[in-house]
Amino acid sequence: MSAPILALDRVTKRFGALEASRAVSLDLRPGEIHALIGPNGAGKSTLIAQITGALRPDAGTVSLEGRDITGLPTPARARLGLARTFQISQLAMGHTVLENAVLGAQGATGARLSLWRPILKDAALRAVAEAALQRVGLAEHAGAVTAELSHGQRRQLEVAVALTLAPRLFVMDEPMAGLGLEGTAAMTGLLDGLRAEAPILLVEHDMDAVFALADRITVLVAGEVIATGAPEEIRRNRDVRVAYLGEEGP
Ligand SMILES: Nc1ncnc2c1ncn2[C@@H]1O[C@H](COP(=O)(O)OP(=O)(O)OP(=O)(O)O)[C@@H](O)[C@H]1O
Repeated sequence: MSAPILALDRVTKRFGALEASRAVSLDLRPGEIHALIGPNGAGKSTLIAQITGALRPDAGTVSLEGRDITGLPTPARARLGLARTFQISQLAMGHTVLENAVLGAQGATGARLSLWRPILKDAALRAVAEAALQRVGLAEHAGAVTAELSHGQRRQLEVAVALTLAPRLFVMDEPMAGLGLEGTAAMTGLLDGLRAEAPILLVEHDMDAVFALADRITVLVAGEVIATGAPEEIRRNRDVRVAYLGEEGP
């Protein structure tokens, strides 16, 4: 088995008396999509925040390619290749699609983010940004103002921005949220191909997408991992069916 890109070892986070993460261990291996699912309040966002650096665990470790990053701030993690997409858009709506991608690429260099420098004149950044837009199918919209994009296209642009980091892994927070059938199909196709470039830790409520895409699924309930396995194992797992998917299963 290849060494994991990301590894969580007994990560624990408390909010007062509530244990939002209870000794959670999981890993993300090269080439895989690993979905993290669980009912509302299960602790998915809390766990993502500890992976990306927004929250510090009370106990346990987060490692990236064998390096303990538990104490590293978010920008340092991004520079190590941890790319995340957000549930709520972080895009600059008044700027063009290309400008957003270039800003992402600029962030990856660690340079101070500036909306005022003529960033589009930086040929290297621009090349990275254009390649990312091409990859997600937005090349012909490069000059469009981001606010004019459809919701699905904005989600694709978020993936393009993440791609400009030359990521070692993606952490994706509900990439299908708000997408219609067509948008979901397009995003599913995009993620399916992206796993070859960098593995994806996928938090997603759309179970059809999860079961179509995931190589492995981890089920979180009340802060605790109740099962990890291939989609078929998870579908059959009795604890999962009772606790989360409902007795009937998907
Ligand atoms: N900053 C905080 N302070 C106190 N409690 C919190 C905080 N953040 C989250 N919680 C609690 O921790 C638990 C886990 O919440 P979390 O948002 O991680 O779940 P989730 O699985 O992401 O839910 P959803 O699917 O609804 O986004 C919940 O009971 C929540 O109320």
